Amino acid sequence: MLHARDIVLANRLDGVSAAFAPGWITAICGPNGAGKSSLLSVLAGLVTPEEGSVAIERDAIAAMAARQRARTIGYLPQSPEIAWDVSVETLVELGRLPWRGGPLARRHGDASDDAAAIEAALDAMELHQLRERPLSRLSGGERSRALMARVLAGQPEWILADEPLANLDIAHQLALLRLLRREADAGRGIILVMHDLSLAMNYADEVLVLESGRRATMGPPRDALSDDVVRRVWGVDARWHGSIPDASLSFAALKDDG
Ligand SMILES: Nc1ncnc2c1ncn2[C@@H]1O[C@H](COP(=O)(O)OP(=O)(O)OP(=O)(O)O)[C@@H](O)[C@H]1O
Repeated sequence: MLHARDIVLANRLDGVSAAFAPGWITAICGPNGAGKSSLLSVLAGLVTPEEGSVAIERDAIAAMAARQRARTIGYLPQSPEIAWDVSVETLVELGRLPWRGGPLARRHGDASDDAAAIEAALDAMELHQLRERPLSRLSGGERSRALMARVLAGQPEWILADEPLANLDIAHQLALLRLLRREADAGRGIILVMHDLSLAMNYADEVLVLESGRRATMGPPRDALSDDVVRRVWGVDARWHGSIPDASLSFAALKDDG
């Protein structure tokens, strides 16, 4: 389990506690400014909270060496900055950096492991045709897929992604969610910041709802995104119409009647 305990971050998070399970997809939802990105960066160990702690099982992430943390947690920020205009393939290769060198490299990260992980990530994000293309010549969605491929190439135990679906067309959104489901089934913990409540309802195992820096609720999607919660937290009058058998997505799952 990944435990966040009583996280306080000035004006951003106000005593948030939550436990995230490996093998599950957990969605973090909430209005703009609720603290979703802030919480994700604290969970990833990139921002140190003023109070509270984050631990994976008994290991405090603040005490982990940078390399160990990078092997354990793959983090996709909301608006990643890319310093160099490298090719897609080079970007994805950078995802293997935590496995190069260091005492565990022989056991976990020889060259053939690197190559296999890179090919699998390019494959998963359908990037083979674009592998030599510089990032500056990609569309927004292609760039997002390349950045996700970098995370996948690192084969982390936990994937923490901030709005990974935002730039993707619906087919690629569903493909990524199916892929993340397979990663979860393989035992990885998946934590996604998501705005699309229909997708969270359809694909998450658990939903954490944040409101003004606090935990509003956490639980199975039908409870955490109940009509009452959506009305109270988002101020939207919405109805869940249930999932449609054999459909990848129930389009009108959450309908605003306002
Ligand atoms: N680096 C920062 N320093 C101080 N305050 C920040 C910083 N980043 C964000 N904030 C503020 O903290 C609050 C939470 O921001 P955060 O980005 O975590 O929200 P969010 O739920 O991810 O929002 P969104 O849905 O708009 O992406 C907001 O009021 C925001 O203005």
